[in-house]
Amino acid sequence: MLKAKTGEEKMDTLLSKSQIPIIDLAHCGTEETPVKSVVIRVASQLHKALSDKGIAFLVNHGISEEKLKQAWQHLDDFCELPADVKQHYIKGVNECNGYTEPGQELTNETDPEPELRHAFNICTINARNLPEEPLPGFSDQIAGLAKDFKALAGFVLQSLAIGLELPQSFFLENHSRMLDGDLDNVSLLRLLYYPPVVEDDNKCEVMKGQCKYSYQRCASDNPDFQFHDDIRSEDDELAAGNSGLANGSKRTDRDTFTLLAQDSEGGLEVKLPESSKWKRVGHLPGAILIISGEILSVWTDAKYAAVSHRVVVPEQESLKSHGRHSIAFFCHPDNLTSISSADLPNHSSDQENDSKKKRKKSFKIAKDKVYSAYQSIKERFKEKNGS
Ligand SMILES: O=C(O)CCC(=O)C(=O)O
Ligand SMILES: [Fe+2]
Repeated sequence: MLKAKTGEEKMDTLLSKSQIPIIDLAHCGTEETPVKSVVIRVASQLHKALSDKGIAFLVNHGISEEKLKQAWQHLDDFCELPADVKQHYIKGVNECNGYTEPGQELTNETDPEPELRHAFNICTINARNLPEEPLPGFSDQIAGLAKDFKALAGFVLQSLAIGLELPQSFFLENHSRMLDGDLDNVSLLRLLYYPPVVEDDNKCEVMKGQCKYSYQRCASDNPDFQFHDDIRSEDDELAAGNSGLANGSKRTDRDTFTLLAQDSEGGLEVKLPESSKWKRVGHLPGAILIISGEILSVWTDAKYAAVSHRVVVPEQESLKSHGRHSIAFFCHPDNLTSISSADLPNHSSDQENDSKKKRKKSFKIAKDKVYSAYQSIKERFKEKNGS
């Protein structure tokens, strides 16, 4: 029987308004031998999606929901281990692999606030620090999933190259060391768990009295926002006295792109290119969201803009009271790759040139950030290798 809509189900999202491209990867073959006609179609759909929106949902991508759910179950089991066991897997400050507990990470450098979420990073497949002994099966399943994401990223990289009229292997060759370890490439798979929102301030273990919103899971200090439409602009947030929060929590990823799976509608918002409004993405079960990152923006001379995104505490009670899981694969080029838009053929249409101009400002910011990030990776590499 059809169920009547409740107030909670009425939320408008990019997905419900058909404002987010959905790209079907069925029958695409394997990363090594992709089916040519499928790659060509995907390439043109990706090119359009990333030029217009910077994001798209990928469906029939070959990573089953079952596998994603198993990984989230493993993460839940890990989070429930006694603190002294978890301690062995804590990620050190300069390390890439390992676990960070709620409060250990900060949202960003300019206006840092603690991330109230559990995160487990895998940057090296077969990393010694995967918890096999306390959790039999964890290591094999998560390593398998990391390989699946790497293969999917490999397929996307080939499609991106074709969409930009580059040789098919152009990006793939520059991402040849994904998951070989952060000395060579800082790509990583991150399992994430955002615990349910706690209403009572005293129960907020990490930041008593200071929990605000976005990436934070305590409700009591939430700004009093109602989701009247699917949008809140930065101006709305300033008017509500939330400027620090809005700016502090927004972020673009410093990678080529991010592949993101979520287990539920849980507050993921994006700012689409040339928009100052946050929009709720919506949840398409089993789909993987691709989010264009800063490196791709620099590489494509801002043809593909890096997309700001954040996770806010959902306003619906039913969503707040559930934890949220996600899995992010951050796809980075090999550390020594130099990123230059001169690699791309230069024949943008007038329309593309217009929208490129509009993005120039955010592009400049991205470029500064990317180059400094790259510099630091290179310096660290040099230090460790004595060259
Ligand atoms: O959990 C999510 O949905 C987003 C995570 C994310 O964007 C990040 O860690 O950079
Ligand atoms: Fe991100």
